[in-house]
Amino acid sequence: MSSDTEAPARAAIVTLGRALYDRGITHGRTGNLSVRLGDRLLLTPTNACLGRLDPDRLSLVTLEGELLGGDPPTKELPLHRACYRRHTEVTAVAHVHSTHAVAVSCLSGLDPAGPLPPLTAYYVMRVGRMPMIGYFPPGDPGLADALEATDARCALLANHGSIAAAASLEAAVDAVEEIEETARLTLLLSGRETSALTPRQMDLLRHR
Ligand SMILES: O=C(CO)COP(=O)(O)O
Ligand SMILES: [Zn+2]
Repeated sequence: MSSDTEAPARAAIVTLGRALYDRGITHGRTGNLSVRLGDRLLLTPTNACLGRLDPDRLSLVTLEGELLGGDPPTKELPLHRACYRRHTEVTAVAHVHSTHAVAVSCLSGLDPAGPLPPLTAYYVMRVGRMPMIGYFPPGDPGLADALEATDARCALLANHGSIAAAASLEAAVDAVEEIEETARLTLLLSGRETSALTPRQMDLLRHR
């Protein structure tokens, strides 16, 4: 893949990583981003702070995960690779530890098929269906296997965070932000009578 697409992808990872970090969507040295460039993946390095990424030190790997350049990749490389294997149309993946999404992911008794209610149109439009994946330690290959077994592009990871795969890095970042906002609304509304969108209202949003 030519540097025509690689340089903008490096810049987008740095800019969106900083935006996520500055707004508290992921903290410390948590979360990771990736972009697929043809037959290679560009990822954030392991133990990197998303707020302070160096474009020249991002990890470039083959689709099989072999390091071609930059620092060693995120330990969630298997999770990112699972997204690209499962969804061939996907070109970017965002994973974050946003506070309210993590809080919801720690609740017991959640519906594994849909741990968050479809409260708003933007949740339905940007996230759509989002199952819950059981707990695995960060970087555990079992997490990637469990994700690959679902056909959803987004997932809530128990006691951990969220992940979204999309057709662009902007869309993947939009999705993890919507997951965070809907988790926040869900917690704000807990204990109150709430109306989520109906199946018919959700159907009407399908092509927006
Ligand atoms: O979010 C993380 C693990 O789940 C952060 O790990 P990395 O620093 O290896 O990307
Ligand atoms: Zn994580």
